[in-house]
Amino acid sequence: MWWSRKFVSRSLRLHRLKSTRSTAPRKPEQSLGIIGVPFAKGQAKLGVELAPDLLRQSSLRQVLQSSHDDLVIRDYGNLQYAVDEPLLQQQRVHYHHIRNYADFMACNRALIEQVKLMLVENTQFLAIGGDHAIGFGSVAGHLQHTPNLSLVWIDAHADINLHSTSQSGNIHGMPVSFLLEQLRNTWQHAGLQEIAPNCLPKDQLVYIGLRDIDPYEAFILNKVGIRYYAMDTIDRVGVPKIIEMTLDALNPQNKIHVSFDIDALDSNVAPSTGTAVRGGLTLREGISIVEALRDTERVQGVDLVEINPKLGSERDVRTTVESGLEILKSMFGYRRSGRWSNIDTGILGSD
Ligand SMILES: NC(=[NH2+])NCCC[C@H](N)C(=O)O
Ligand SMILES: [Mn+2]
Ligand SMILES: [Mn+2]
Repeated sequence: MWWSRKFVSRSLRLHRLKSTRSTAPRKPEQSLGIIGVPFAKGQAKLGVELAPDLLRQSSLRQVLQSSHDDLVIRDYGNLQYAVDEPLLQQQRVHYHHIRNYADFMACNRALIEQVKLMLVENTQFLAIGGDHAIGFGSVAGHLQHTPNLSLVWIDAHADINLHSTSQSGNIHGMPVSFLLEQLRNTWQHAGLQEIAPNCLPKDQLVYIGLRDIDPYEAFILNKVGIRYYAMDTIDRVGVPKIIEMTLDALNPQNKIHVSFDIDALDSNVAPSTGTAVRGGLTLREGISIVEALRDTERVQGVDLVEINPKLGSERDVRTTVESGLEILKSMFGYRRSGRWSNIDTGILGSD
């Protein structure tokens, strides 16, 4: 049908003409910096270090790009760090019962600098772990760039142990305690004032999805007065209400950091992770939550951590990676209700 084709191309041309003449201000470039952080020393199971490259091989870039075609994506590769600093060895003495303290600090120091750089060059960043120990550097770097920050920590665990309360010695169970004003003094030998002077105020932290809280962590959460929505609350009031309460709690002027531990999702959709806990969020609930956060247009930093491709069957790994990609896709633009396009190419005929 020669005429309809002609019609389509004519209206396309018309559309272009109109849009060049338009006086509407051009949208500033939206860009996303991605850093892989193959850090596995925050816990004892090898394999989490493989997640950044596995996600890339599983079409991470294409998935993000197809859900948001104006997004400029810059992949900064995987973070490198060196540990042989005498200072760290010195600090280590105070934290000897924590596994790999020096590695933790060295990696997170490098990550803080990397996050600052990515936020100078991009409007948003994504850090792919690795285990959740990288949550410290990722949020701390974000706080150095943007002091007025809110943090949503989506996880089965509170990750707020102190070196004196941790039962496991695994530092992936402690990153939040490095970030809060009220808990920093428990890390007095860590030199936090130099590497991460800005703290997160406790009223700008919200946890979602908790269901495996250590006794001392429960004490800390309640004593400090931190807002947390554990799975029992989620079951009682439902995800829409949780979203509403979360958004109400966060300062509307602040940018948001979302730290997503894949184990927040139920182990049937995220089996390949080191500390899986049953009875978690469904994939739909996870998607709903990140969509709502995204729709604030304030999300500036995101972590996706704890995917461990060495755990479970091949199918488990695929399921876990796919769930992670779904979460990221919605986080960065995908709309389940479809995208409304402005371009009327006349495909339905003229009216
Ligand atoms: N990021 C995680 N998956 N953390 C699990 C922490 C488990 C436990 N609370 C611990 O401190 O060892
Ligand atoms: Mn975690
Ligand atoms: Mn967890």
